[in-house]
Parts: sequence; structure tokens; C-alpha cells
Amino acid sequence: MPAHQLAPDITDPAETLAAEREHLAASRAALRAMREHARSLSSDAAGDWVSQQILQALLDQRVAALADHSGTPLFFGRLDRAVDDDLPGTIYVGRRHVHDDRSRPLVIDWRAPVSRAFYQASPSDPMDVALRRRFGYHGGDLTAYEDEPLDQGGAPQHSRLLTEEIERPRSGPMRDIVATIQPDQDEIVRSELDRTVCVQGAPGTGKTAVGLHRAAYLLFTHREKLARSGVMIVGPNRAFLSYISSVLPALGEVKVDQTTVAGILGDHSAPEDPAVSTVKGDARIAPVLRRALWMHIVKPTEGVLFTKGVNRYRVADHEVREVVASLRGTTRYGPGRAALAQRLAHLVLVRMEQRGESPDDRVQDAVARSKPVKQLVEQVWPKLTPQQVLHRLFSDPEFLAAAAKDDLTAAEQALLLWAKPAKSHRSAKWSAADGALMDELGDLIERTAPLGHLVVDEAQDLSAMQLRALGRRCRTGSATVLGDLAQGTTPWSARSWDEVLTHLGFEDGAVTELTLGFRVPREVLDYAARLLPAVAPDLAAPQSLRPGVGSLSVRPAPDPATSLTQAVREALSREGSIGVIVPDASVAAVSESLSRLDHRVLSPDSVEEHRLLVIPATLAKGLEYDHVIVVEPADIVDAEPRGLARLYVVLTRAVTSLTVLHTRELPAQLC
Ligand SMILES: Nc1ncnc2c1ncn2[C@@H]1O[C@H](COP(=O)(O)OP(=O)(O)OP(=O)(O)O)[C@@H](O)[C@H]1O
Repeated sequence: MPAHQLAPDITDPAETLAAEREHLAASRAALRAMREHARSLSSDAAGDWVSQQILQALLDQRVAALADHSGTPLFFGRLDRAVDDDLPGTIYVGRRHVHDDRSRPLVIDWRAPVSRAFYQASPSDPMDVALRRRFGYHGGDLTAYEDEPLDQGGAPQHSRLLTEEIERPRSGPMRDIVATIQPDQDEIVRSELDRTVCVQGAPGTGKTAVGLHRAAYLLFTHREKLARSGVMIVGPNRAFLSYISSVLPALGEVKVDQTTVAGILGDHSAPEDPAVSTVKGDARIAPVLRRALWMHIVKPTEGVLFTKGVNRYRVADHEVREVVASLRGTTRYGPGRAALAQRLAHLVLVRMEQRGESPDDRVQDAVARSKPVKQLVEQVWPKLTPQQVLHRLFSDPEFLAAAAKDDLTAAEQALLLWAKPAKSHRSAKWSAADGALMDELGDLIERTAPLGHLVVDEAQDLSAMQLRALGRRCRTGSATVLGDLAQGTTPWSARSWDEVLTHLGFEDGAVTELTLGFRVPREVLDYAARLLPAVAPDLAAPQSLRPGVGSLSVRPAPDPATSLTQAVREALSREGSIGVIVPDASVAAVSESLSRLDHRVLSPDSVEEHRLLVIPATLAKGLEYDHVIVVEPADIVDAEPRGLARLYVVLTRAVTSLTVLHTRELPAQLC
């Protein structure tokens, strides 16, 4: 008999646990049967070879989605419901739906509407739940449970299992938080597909986790629609992507694109003065690009002469001018070109008809592709690539001035001009900021295909032009925008979320805040928060769920190498991952000084998994380690204009302990 039918009558904890284990075993067996059934299905039924391959791929995906990961529990919660409806009185909430051979649900997916109460119900609003049970696990084994009656009023109960989960040492990539999503996080996760949500949150409040879980929720709830249009996660760099890469697959979602802004806009990396990148990132350049593109259209001075056999058909120059004028600004540049050819061909056809001929559509297509029409189109409405337009804009001061009008000052235009223009657009070296400009131009030429939903992490760091590039990818969909204004480290970092939402094209997006920190111990967070008045004076000091007494150690290091080795050895004697975060310029020296200890250096592209990592300060964003050792804060601050914000990021990566080593004086805010 399934455990859930026995459980309500059992009061002895050991018996209860045994019954729940039985339910777990039954669920595992049922999942195995579901998997075997899926495996037994054949793609032979499909009519042709292609359909067969597609069906087989779908069946393989289904089998993969039904895998039972022995290290993760099939369910983590249970609700005893106090309502008589079509659903079972007791439901088990887990990572995926499992049913028995008579289609009775043994485990219900955490994303199903009925599971919502597991995250949201409270004694003041029990949501028809009499009892919430949380399970404790070790590996895949059920080891404990905790009951919370919800129908008797009173204050919400403190959960020991929740605390243990939050306190669990980190190792390896980021884990899902599906068993312990908090009510305010759940609100965001379950917000509707058509809503764009922007989450401001202090370090470690779970923004990334919430964004990933929202993606999983939306894929479950709108499976068909999003399977067609797609969901994309955009993170700050590849090291971050590799850190978060396991979360969605663990939730059964394997078909989500996870990428960086460079992954979308191209890996352009020509070095550039930040002052130039700042002008290129400003939204004021968007109308400049639009003008620069359309300025390539030349006023027609000639008509078309089309010859067929002995017949000649003429379209007058003023007619061509009228066609061009009517198309200008009413279509994108690329389709406009094609339309011009068709409209000219149509005028030729009218001439043919006037002479008693009866040409059909094929004749119109042939005329549109004929040499005289093609030549005129090329002359009047030339084929262009974004690179060609940008190359001209950055090499030709007069062209730039004409395109810039009053949108850019003379000084800004001077910044944009290349000191040594490349000979052609083909040999030009493009910067990261140019990537967003090319994308903008690309979209003015041909429409960018939109996605169903976009999750943008660390959005505070993106320029207006990068945000516009992302926004156009979800213009018919929606976005989840995540970030922290205090962690903005680029010269163009956002000062307000309204600004970010406007550039993305979601002016009416809702801004919400997460305030409780799950990562950084209170003592460490309070220390880092001393920088807040300098980096984001309008933000309230963050709060931590984790007391972490004794987690902070700030040490003068007269002999840096010895102090570092000692701090690392101390961390190695404890459980968990270790991140040594250092000024970028010191990476090689620090790695050298740790040469006797087995370690790796994190690089932007690395998928390094190692217990002891040396991390350049500029790569630390979004990452976390049990023990963090920060080397020379003053150098981190001095290395870049928003160095204090960088230091704030760096000081908030620790889960268990933070050791700060300094030879130089600490920044004044930390003294
Ligand atoms: N509800 C939760 N239950 C358990 N752990 C959680 C919960 N929410 C967040 N966490 C954990 O807290 C840590 C920080 O989460 P996350 O990286 O998503 O925060 P963040 O707000 O994106 O931080 P940052 O701004 O520093 O990038 C992660 O280890 C995450 O798994």
C-alpha cells in the first residue's frame, strides 16, 4: 500500500520515516517503469525517415528527462490537504511528476499549481493545507522529516531542515534550490509569462537562482509555446555560465540556451578607451546609427529602361524617386531594397499591360531580377552590412557629423573617430562596444528573430546599447532582469532599474526586491556594507540569514606570500571550496606563490572545477566559495574607476569565511 495512505495514522517518527521511505521506493520503481515504457516506444510508426529521426530524438529526450539521479531526492516535501477535490488528499512535491501504472500521481512536479502551497502556505494563510512536511536527505536517501501544522494559526515555524540546507558547504557548480524556495522568491518564479520582472537584490539573495527557476517554471507551464520560441539565459562570462550550468538540467530542462552578451553580439575584443566605449554604449547613438544607415540611400537621378526583344519599357526618374520616398522609413532597410526592385518591376509590368500584354507574377519576378533594375537598386539603395556602415561612420568625420546631428557633441564625435582608420570594413578591428552597434544596425537592416523569454543576469553592468540588443530579442516575449545596482562595475553601469527597463523596451516591467541573503555570513556582509554609502548610497544595507560568528578575519600581511600560504592552509583544513580573489594584475604572482599547493587559475573561458582556485577580481561576479581569501583590497580598488564596487563584489563571495590580507592601507571605508 502506498505510504501516503498509511502516513496520516502513524505517529511514531521512526514508523513515519519508514513509511515515507516506502513511498520513495515506490516512486522510484514507478519512475523506472515510466522510463522503461518510454524506452519501449518505437519511432517506426513515423511515415518517413526525417519524421522518424525527429520522433526518435523526442523519445530519447523523454527517456533522459525521466532519469532518476540517485544523488537527488525524487520528492522533498509533502502536503496534507484539507480540501475535498479531484486531487489526492496527500501530495508529494518533487522535481518531476511520477505516476503509478494506474496513472495515480505519486510525486507532483514542484511547478504544478497545486505545489504552490508548499512554498506559499503559512499559518495565517494555510491555502487549504493542514500539514506541510519537509524531508531531509543524505544523497538520495531520506533521513529526516519535519512537520509544520498550518491549520492551527500561530506564528510560522522555524525550519531546521531549511537552515541546514542553507548552511550546507558549497562544492562544485551551483545547485538548484527547489526544495527551499522562499515565498518572496516563489512569487517571482511563478510570475506570468507575459510579465517582465526586474529583481534588485543584494549579494547572495538568490537572484540567479530565482532567474533559473523562473525559466524552468515557464518552460513547464508554457511548454509548447516556449519550445517554439525558446528561452535564453544571459550571464556575465563563461566561467559564470559553467558555474550555473547544472541547475536547469537538474530540474529536467536541457534545452535552454545559456550564453553571454559576447556570445550574442560576437566576440569582438579590440581594446578601447572606456571613454569611447561609454559613448558607444549610450542610447543617444541609436538615432545616429539609424541616420547613418539611411543616409546611404542616394536620390535617384535616372529611370529604368527595360528591354524585352524589340520592346522597351521606361520608368521615369521622378517615378523612381516617388517609390523610394514611399518606402523610406516604412520598412527595414533590407526588405526595403527587395521592395524597391519589386515596385520598379511592377511599374514595368504596368507599361507592358498598357501595351496590351498580359504578364504574370513570374514576369514581375524576372524583371525585378533583371540587370537594369538590379543596377538601379544597387546605385540608389545599396546593399550594406553593419560593418560597412560603422566603418564609414568611424572613418569619415563629415559623414559622422551629418549622422550625429545634435545627438552627439563635437567632443563625443571626436572620440568615435578612429585615429588610424582601417583600410576597409573587412580589416577593421572591432571592440566589444562595436558589437552592440553592429547588432543595432543588423536589426535596422533585417529583423532579429525574437525569443519567448530572456533571463538577464548582472543586468546592471550592461550599456544601453547592449540592453537594446537584448530587448529586441524578446520584444514579442518577456524578460527576467536580475542585478544589484551596488555591484555595477562598468563605466556605464545603470543607476536605476527604470533606466534599464526602458532600454530593454519594457518600460512597464515591475521592479521587485529580494532582501534576505542566503550566502554571505552577517559579519562579512556588514563589513562589506561599509562600502555601500560610497557605491550605492540609495540602497539599504543587506541582511543575512546566516549569523556566521567568527567568519571574518582581516589581517595585515607584511610578508604577503607567507600570510597567503598560511591562510590557504587554514582553509584547506576545513570543508568546502576555496577562492583566492586577487587584483587581476597579481594573478600570475599569486599563483606562483601558491605553486606548492595544488590549485588552478580561473580564466574567463574556464570550466575549471577545483577545490582551490585563484580568481582575478574582475571574474568573481556571481560566483561563491566556502572560504574566500581577498588579497590586497587597495589594489583591487585602484585598478579601475569603479574599483570600490568591484571590492564590494569581491567581499561578498564567501559562504563560510572571509580572510582579507593587506600589505597596503585598507580603503578608508573599511578602516
Ligand atoms: N531559497 C534558498 N534556499 C537555499 N539556498 C538559497 C536560496 N536562495 C538562494 N540560495 C543560495 O544562496 C546562494 C546565492 O544565490 P545566488 O547566487 O542566486 O544569489 P545572487 O543574488 O545572484 O548573488 P550575487 O548578487 O552575488 O550574484 C546560492 O548558493 C543559492 O543556492
